[in-house]
Amino acid sequence: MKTAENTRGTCSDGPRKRVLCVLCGLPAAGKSTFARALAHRLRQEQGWAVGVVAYDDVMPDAFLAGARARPAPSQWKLLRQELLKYLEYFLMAVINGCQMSVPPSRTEAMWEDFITCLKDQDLIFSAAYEAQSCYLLTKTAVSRPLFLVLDDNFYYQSMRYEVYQLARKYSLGFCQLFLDCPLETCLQRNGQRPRALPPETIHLMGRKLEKPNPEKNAWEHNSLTIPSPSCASEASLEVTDLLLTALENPVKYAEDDMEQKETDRIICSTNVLHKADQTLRRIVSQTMKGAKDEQVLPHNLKLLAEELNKLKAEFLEDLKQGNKKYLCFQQTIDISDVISFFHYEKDNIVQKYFSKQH
Ligand SMILES: Nc1ncnc2c1ncn2[C@@H]1O[C@H](COP(=O)(O)OP(=O)(O)OP(=O)(O)O)[C@@H](O)[C@H]1O
Repeated sequence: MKTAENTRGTCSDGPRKRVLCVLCGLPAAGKSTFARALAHRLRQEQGWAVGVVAYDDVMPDAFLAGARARPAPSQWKLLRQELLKYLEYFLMAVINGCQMSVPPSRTEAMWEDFITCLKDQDLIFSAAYEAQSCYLLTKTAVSRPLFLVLDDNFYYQSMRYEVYQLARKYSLGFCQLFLDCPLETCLQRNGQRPRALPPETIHLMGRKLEKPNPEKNAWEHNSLTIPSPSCASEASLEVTDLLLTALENPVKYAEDDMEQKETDRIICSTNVLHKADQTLRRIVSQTMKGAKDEQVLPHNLKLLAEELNKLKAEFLEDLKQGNKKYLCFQQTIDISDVISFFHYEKDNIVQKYFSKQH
């Protein structure tokens, strides 16, 4: 039988318990507000070490200066993967019980923000060692169950899958909390924020959002939908249950061997470039057909076709060059990601021509 001490996870023997938790939902759904309240509650009630990594806080400020300054989705993907790498450095330090090393290649501003984020939550501190500064883990980080919350929109399943892969690589617990907030409420809350996003961004994300689907994806089985704007505390028992389940059931690599082998097989047997070429070609022709149906003016149709073909050529060239932005942790190309990015950028172009029309 578990003792209270064990349940709280503060025992000194036995494997350390660590969980990666993905928070997803539309902009202004209340994720950051929820994450702060959850972290406070878990520290107080469970005595866990909690680190909330809010992507908006950690991504370089320059990118957040305004919607126009935001990088393209493909750049976001690179930055998100870089941030996961930082997280991996932290996790390796926790797992090996050593100091946290500094990634040799990094985006300095993002790394600094990441370090500040961990320091502010009492997970690491700076120390001088042989005249060199280094980052050491705090007692809290090494002696308690560690619960890391990743706070971003995570609107594509593939974005969340990268976090799952990290959990699997280090046999960590994994769970997802989806803040299900009506679009209208998000738009309203967003409008009241000092740095409001353009409403179209929220509309677009609302259309793109791939909710966690545990029935379809076995790896998403540890997910909970929290209807918002209901008060976070209403869901607190269910949330704690989910987290405890994740804590007690780390993702096992062996369990997923079949899935992994199948994924590897598909990747090996598919000529990625050929497949991408066919798929992007189809998307462009469907988009052009849609534009004709919408009676976009012939001159604009021509420009739209040019832009879409240029975009397609750029994507294919990137793939041909083996551009690292399409490589996930296991250094494989995720074709569905390529297509998702293409859709995203294509939609931005299409919107421009459709709005010219009206
Ligand atoms: N349950 C709630 N009821 C009413 N207002 C809320 C609630 N939760 C958050 N808000 C308000 O909504 C706004 C957005 O909240 P928050 O920053 O937590 O959203 P978010 O999902 O993290 O947004 P983003 O993804 O853009 O960072 C804030 O002004 C916040 O005060």
